[in-house]
Amino acid sequence: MRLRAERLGARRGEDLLFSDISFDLGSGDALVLTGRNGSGKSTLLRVVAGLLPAEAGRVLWTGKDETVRAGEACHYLGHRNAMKAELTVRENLVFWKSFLGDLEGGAGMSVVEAADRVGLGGIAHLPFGYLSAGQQRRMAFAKLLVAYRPVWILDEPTAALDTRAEQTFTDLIKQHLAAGGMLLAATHQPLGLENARELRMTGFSDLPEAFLQ
Ligand SMILES: Nc1ncnc2c1ncn2[C@@H]1O[C@H](COP(=O)(O)OP(=O)(O)OP(=O)(O)O)[C@@H](O)[C@H]1O
Repeated sequence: MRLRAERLGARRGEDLLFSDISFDLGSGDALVLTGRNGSGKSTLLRVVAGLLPAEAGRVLWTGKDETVRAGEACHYLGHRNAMKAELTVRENLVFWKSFLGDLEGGAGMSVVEAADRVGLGGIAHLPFGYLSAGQQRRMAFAKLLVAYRPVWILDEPTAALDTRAEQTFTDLIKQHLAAGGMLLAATHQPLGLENARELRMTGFSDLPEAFLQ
């Protein structure tokens, strides 16, 4: 699997947020987006995940012999956790596991194992809405484990997490990369990945007017 972004540009409202961004991710690669608030990190992630249209350029997802749709190739974890508050942890994960399914070539974990891996095994019977902010984030991460996707696109994945949970997430990301997966993440906190590349988003708002024309 390869993920290639070619000369991407995106606009929100009237503003051009970035242009000419290219990168190429293959097996085991990690790219971390950094930059100040509002520089366009979330926007870039959403464009790559196919959730927002690009103003310019294109994103190519290539499987063994063919193009794959973004929704089949990646997990996208945004600021929100995409879980139903009134369903239990287990019910939410069972839903996502059957809804997403596995991309060919890999297999997601069982719901029980995924809940255990993020430290929620003991409270899988509780409604999602009862969990603390950090527990909810852990649970959102368990969603990545129950269905196989080679590319993980994560927006501020460690927000609201304690140090131990941060370490758990880092370990899970490292295992994903070691197994040939890929990571594209936006973060203000270091993720503790030794071999990650960094793409620093600067935005255009600090540039003189002449640069924008
Ligand atoms: N729907 C929208 N219409 C107009 N402008 C928008 C819209 N959504 C986002 N923006 C603007 O786009 C810019 C980039 O937002 P984005 O969320 O991509 O930044 P970010 O780098 O992820 O920021 P942060 O570090 O705060 O998460 C911001 O200035 C934001 O106000």
